[in-house]
Amino acid sequence: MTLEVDVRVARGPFGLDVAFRVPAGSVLAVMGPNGSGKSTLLEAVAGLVPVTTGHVRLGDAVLDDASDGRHVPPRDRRLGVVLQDGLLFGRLSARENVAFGPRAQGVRAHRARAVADALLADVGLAAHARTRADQLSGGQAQRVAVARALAANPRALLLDEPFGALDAGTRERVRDVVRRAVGTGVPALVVTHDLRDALDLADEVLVLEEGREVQRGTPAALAAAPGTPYVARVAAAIS
Ligand SMILES: Nc1ncnc2c1ncn2[C@@H]1O[C@H](COP(=O)(O)OP(=O)(O)OP(=O)(O)O)[C@@H](O)[C@H]1O
Repeated sequence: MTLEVDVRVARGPFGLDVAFRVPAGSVLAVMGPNGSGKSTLLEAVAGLVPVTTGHVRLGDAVLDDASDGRHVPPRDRRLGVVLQDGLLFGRLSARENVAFGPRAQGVRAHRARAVADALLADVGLAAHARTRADQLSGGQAQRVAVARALAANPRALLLDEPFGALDAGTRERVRDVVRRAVGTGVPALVVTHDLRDALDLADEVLVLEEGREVQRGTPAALAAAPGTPYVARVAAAIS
């Protein structure tokens, strides 16, 4: 299903104003300098920040429509979400964190555990299934958060810097896991500061500055012809 976003969002003096579509099975990378509105965009699509005008649609489902006040609560959106402050349940094990979504959907315990273990193995954390989340390193916790986002058959993925704390090899592995999930027909929005992530994973990149689109195109097109000094810097960082 296609994710369709056309929203204005106000956060104090900051305003976000964007419109785009992410087709089923494709990845839109969201890039931009600090404070440009990337997290605000994901939080709006997740239903955590109110949309002032506009709409968010996922396939046939209207998640937000400011014109008639429709708003699906975050927990009913069936999205796989990794947010910046998307903390794990510290007292639960890695496995329990990942199994939480499927369990909440009524999946039986042994099946949810099997799904969690498979995802933890995919992200290289099979040996940490029983480790309490508050005893994981930052990079391990980030991988558990990605596994958790993928566990409950999400209808779309919203990932805010999901690879930020990962070393190069692990980054590639986790990107593979995300790519496989997207390949099942799920649209994904992925915030990253690294054009390498976009080149590897994204079909398109949306660059935000001060809440507005300043450039959009394939990762290769951006790298070849940066439209702003910010894009030129991220392109230079990978050459
Ligand atoms: N909870 C909040 N309340 C009020 N304003 C906020 C809140 N969160 C963010 N903002 C403001 O919204 C603007 C956009 O912030 P946002 O976090 O979306 O940017 P970002 O592009 O994700 O930045 P970064 O790369 O630093 O994560 C900023 O001006 C910020 O100060």
